[in-house]
Amino acid sequence: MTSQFPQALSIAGSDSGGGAGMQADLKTIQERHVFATTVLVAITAQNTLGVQDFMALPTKIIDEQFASLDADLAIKACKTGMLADSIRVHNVVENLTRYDFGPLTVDPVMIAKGGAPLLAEDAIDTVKKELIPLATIVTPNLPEAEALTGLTIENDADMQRAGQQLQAMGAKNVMVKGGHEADPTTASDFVLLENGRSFWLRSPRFDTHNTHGTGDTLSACITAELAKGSDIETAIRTGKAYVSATIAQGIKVGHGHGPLNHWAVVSEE
Ligand SMILES: Nc1ncnc2c1ncn2[C@@H]1O[C@H](COP(=O)(O)OP(=O)(O)OP(=O)(O)O)[C@@H](O)[C@H]1O
Ligand SMILES: Cc1ncc(COP(=O)(O)O)c(N)n1
Repeated sequence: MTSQFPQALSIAGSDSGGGAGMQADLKTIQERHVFATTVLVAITAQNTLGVQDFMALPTKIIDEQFASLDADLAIKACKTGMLADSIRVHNVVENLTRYDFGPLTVDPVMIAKGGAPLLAEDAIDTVKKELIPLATIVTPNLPEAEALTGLTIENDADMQRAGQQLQAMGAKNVMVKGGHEADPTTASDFVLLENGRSFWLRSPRFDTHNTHGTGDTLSACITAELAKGSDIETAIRTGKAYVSATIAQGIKVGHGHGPLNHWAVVSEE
């Protein structure tokens, strides 16, 4: 039998504005030449100006989406994004335990760029206790890393400390993203690998408001590369190079925090 084309799964919320969430995941996975599949957990009414409303889906249809994929597809890597509340986090964990969809990237989405909550506060504990222990890699931004660890993150040493705590919670690999840092020239992310190695990934900080969906794009790229069989360090480095290119080669869409350019060409390829 011929081997199956690489397939990856996004378990996330829909952004009607097309810039973040499941839409960013689909565009990214497609651009990385991997077949994208989805389990939709919530729907947002959203644009580049903010989140106007959202609705979480019943767990029955979430279960059914997982079962449909398992019955037919050969998913080699998956990621989580917006999971809405504790009931859905627990439900997704149950499904991820039931089925083997390969390495798991956990993007612990909590608050949208405009400030709207995408995860109920009481779900943070469920993410810590149930989801993070399943993660091949967890990719929090600074506010998410603070919420998960209880630390106040003000400098590089704090980011490293947060990475170590997240690994102690059970995530094999950790990438603490510095997109929200105050540094005007550099966007620095701290990576801590399962084998104990750690390093910083740095890129120029681009002066733009069009950064809607950066975290989704990074984590979806890592997931796509893992689905192709890349090792974790290569997947992370490719993710950083891709998200940097999508910011640097920006496009103008909408009137607020605009989306990224998912067609961007990654120079080192
Ligand atoms: N202005 C920028 N210029 C260059 N890189 C950036 C910029 N903003 C964010 N990044 C990079 O984008 C990636 C995502 O980081 P960020 O901290 O923005 O994630 P996030 O807040 O989860 O994103 P989002 O919630 O918008 O999806 C990181 O690699 C970060 O360094
Ligand atoms: C459905 C969904 N998932 C994730 C995000 C995070 O992206 P951002 O922080 O850029 O708003 C979002 N806004 N909407």
